[in-house]
Amino acid sequence: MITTVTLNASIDKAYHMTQKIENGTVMRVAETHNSAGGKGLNVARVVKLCGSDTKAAGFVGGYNGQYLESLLDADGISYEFEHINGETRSCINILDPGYGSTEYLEGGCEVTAEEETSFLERFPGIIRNSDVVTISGSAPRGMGRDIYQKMIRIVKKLGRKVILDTSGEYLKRGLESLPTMVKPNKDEIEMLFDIKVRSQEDVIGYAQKIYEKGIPYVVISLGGEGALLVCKKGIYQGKPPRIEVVNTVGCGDSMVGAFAVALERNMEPEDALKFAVAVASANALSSNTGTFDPAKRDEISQNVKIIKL
Ligand SMILES: Nc1ncnc2c1ncn2[C@@H]1O[C@H](COP(=O)(O)OP(=O)(O)OP(=O)(O)O)[C@@H](O)[C@H]1O
Ligand SMILES: O=P(O)(O)OC[C@@]1(O)O[C@H](CO)[C@@H](O)[C@@H]1O
Repeated sequence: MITTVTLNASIDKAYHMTQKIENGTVMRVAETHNSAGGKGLNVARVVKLCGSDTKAAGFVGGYNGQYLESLLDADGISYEFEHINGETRSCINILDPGYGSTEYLEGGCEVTAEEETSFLERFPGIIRNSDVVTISGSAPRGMGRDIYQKMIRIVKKLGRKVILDTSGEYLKRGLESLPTMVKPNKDEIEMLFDIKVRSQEDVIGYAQKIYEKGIPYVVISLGGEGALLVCKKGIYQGKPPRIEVVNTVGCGDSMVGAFAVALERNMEPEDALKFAVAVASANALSSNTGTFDPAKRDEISQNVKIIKL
């Protein structure tokens, strides 16, 4: 069982446009797709599609919160949310033939200290039957910067594996609790170390720095270039084949979902990397976020190159 945590859940609205966006004009949307979003909920859908049991946790509130639960019911994903007074946010992804994808992300509502405490008290019970816990995305307003640090400590105390996928101060503080795996992208590495990454050697160097803190699996996702994995067995690069990208939103979440499944199944690191790159790249072929066609994943998987560096 894999529990995916999304503190800043969202109703994700994908607007499919047939014409290029022209700023300052009226644009009509050709098709809208609403999904239960916020990174961890994309992770949950991917875990389910990979054939593992999953449960979603985090905060939801208001009418959007009720709608989000109904979307998860339709997806067949179970959940155990903390219900809060604030209204769950919406995030918009505009897909047009000119710019590709443009995202508008709301900050999220306020979570009170009482709501945060209540969630933390319930958290050990929520994850008690989980082998792996994923913690993804931003946190809503009002939450302590050390929230992920506290949650990782709880997961590790129970002897479970935990993947952290976040950015900024939440990533910095979260790393101090030594999660089993982290998956920053290039931007997140630059923010974390306050540097500019200029080459693959730079990326490997910073990934090693994180590994040396005591984090067993460090994955750096590199978009169309695939991903790097630093672990006890060595350093690996996973390269996807060139594909006709449709929508890359949720690719990072798909990678986290696939790695959670790989950790649950105790896969060898190089097999895990191949699996995760194939799942994430297959997500880029789907117009909807956090989903993929298993046949396309299998096709891509045959052409993913795993290189030991
Ligand atoms: N253009 C692409 N072509 C092929 N595969 C891609 C492409 N973009 C992303 N992917 C796949 O998705 C994985 C994760 O992508 P990326 O590095 O963009 O994650 P991310 O920045 O965390 O994404 P997000 O935050 O939007 O979810 C890559 O390692 C790769 O396997
Ligand atoms: O504000 P966060 O939590 O960092 O990111 C939110 C978000 O952009 O991430 C997902 C794509 O990765 C979308 O489902 C969602 O809208």
